[in-house]
Amino acid sequence: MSLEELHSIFSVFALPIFDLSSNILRRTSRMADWTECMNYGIHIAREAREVILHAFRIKKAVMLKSSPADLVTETDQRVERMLISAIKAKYPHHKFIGEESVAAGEKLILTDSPTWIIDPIDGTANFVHRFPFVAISIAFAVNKQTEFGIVYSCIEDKLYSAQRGRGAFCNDIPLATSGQEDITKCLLVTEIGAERDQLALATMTSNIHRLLEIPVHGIRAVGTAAVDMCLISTGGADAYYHIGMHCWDIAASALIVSEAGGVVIDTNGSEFDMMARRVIAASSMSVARRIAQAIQAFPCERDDDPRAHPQKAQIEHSTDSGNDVHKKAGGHRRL
Ligand SMILES: O=P(O)(O)OC(CO)CO
Ligand SMILES: [Mg+2]
Ligand SMILES: [Mg+2]
Repeated sequence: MSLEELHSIFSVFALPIFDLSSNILRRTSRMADWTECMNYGIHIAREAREVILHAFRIKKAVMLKSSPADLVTETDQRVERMLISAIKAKYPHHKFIGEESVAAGEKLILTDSPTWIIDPIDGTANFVHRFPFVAISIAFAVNKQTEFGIVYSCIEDKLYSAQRGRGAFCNDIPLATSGQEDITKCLLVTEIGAERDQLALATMTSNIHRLLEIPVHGIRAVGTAAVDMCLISTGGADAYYHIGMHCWDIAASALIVSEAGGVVIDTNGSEFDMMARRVIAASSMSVARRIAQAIQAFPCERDDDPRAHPQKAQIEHSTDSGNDVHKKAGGHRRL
């Protein structure tokens, strides 16, 4: 067979085959599969839970951040370091937004790069008091879109997870929201956040008043936004709302709620934006919109506003069964 004949056969058959495979390659890179990363995230969350369970039972050194109710412990910091160093060792090019790294002065910037958004202990006040709801929250975003979310409710040993487009699970059991459409039949969840200024307190209490007046069946607060929102994904509650949480509190559970068939919107009724610090997660759009109509927001800086998160002088404060010892040490104040 001459070279020319070979060439004509190649151009008829080989080129379409090459085109087909390059199309598949292009499509695969558009729909990158982050399952391996998610499984690794679950693996390290299980290891971090052991650290939290051990520390849960013993005396803790507690420090203050933005307010007398915004607590942090050495375990929060240790667990965040542990998670980030484990991820860096496996995925050296990935980026991070971690609650305690930001508190320590790191910039909060969400780029298009693969980014792990970490709350090492969601529910630190619960952790300090041994109120048994504390969670590890890990979201993973690419092109600013959350690809998977992991919320590990450590004491209950409930591991919630969701991957975009693939459903939500708790300990491998598929989740579904209640689907409730009638606000008067809803059990709501919210949080009493760490804000203690007059405007935030007045808005928060008047929002509770307005919702109870509708009336709704009840309003609960578990002490961890991540678990609160996961309760919507199980159908155990019908809607969650809050103003003032950060991206690390809600990014993972927002995907878990959506993947369980719920809706997640801004408290002003617009599209959810994990940096805006306003969220309604609900069993149905009609319930979400009714809550948006009833509540008011107080102004709070976006998470990605460069003026947000100024490094706070932390206060060391050591607690042991209510006997608090204040001392200043190296720029920290301990409880
Ligand atoms: O304990 P953390 O991480 O500060 O989070 C709180 C936010 O107030 C509960 O979700
Ligand atoms: Mg938190
Ligand atoms: Mg936290």
